[in-house]
Amino acid sequence: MNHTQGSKVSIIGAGAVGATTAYALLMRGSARTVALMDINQAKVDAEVLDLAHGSQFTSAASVIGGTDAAVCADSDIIVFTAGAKQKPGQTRLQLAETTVRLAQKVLPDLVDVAPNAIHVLVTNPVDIVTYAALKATGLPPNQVFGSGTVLDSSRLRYLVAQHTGVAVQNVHAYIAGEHGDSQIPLWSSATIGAIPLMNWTPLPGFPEFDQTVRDEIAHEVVHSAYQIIEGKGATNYAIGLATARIVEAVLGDERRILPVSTLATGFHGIGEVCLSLPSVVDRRGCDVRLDTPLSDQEEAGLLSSATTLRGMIEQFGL
Ligand SMILES: O=P(O)(O)OC[C@H]1O[C@](O)(COP(=O)(O)O)[C@@H](O)[C@@H]1O
Repeated sequence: MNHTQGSKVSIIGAGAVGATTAYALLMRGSARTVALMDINQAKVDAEVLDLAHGSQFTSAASVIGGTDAAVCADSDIIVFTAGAKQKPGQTRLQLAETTVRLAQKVLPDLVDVAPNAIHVLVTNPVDIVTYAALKATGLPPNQVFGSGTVLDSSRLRYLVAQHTGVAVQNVHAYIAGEHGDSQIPLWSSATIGAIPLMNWTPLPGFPEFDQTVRDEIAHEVVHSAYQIIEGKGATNYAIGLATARIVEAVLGDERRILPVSTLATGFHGIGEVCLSLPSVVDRRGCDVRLDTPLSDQEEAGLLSSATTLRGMIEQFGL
């Protein structure tokens, strides 16, 4: 049986990320039913209609939408992309607080209508929203995880591919920790094909891949979102594709390794935080993290990222 048969994916939030994720799911034939839910009736109806008008050109799937949680009934996966809009004068922290409260309000109703759904949180600050979602739903940790650094890792792989002149699919490298400024590139375990990236010999016509290049790439991965937001107000395509890929790993029971954000209890004695590490994603969601070897510097960076996240959790009183 094709894993998409009978599968239903609901997306909460019909903004740029939610609508683009729906589009990616339809384009890739990832699910049989895609449901969109948003508080804005006119917006959700318009997005559903626009997506449905393209049905002739995608594999068989239906698109439905509404403002009530009922539209998400019996979902296999719920993707949370809804967020508060930034008000004039509002700080990033205040915005984050409003978003966390929104997730806490909406999620229990979704658990009522789809108790077995796997929840994939995408809204930023994603590690904090994922932690809040775990608490608000009371679901087991395998059933609730965040898109985490899947997107950052794809940005990293793209840049490494550009600098080394190989296909991006042959670059195997992860960003771990916070989906945010304290994230850590795991250079010590990165490979191109089977070759450790730290031992990479440049291909003819391509420059050295040294510490300076690595630092420039790591800086660009962290800052590229700011650059995109400056240019067009939001990032949507790459996160939409990354989320579709996560959804497929769940629906297809793929046991795919992805750096999603999961609950780490007592992480190096830090207490409970949600952060990203390369992990196994399957039909149960995600409850196995790989024991990825870390250099001393990476371990220290990850620890500091976890401390940053724990501080945010405490700030929000979660
Ligand atoms: O470089 P290799 O070993 O040929 O692997 C290529 C494969 O790795 C992938 O890029 C997945 O890589 P990861 O396991 O690092 O996520 C596939 O998309 C691709 O088919």
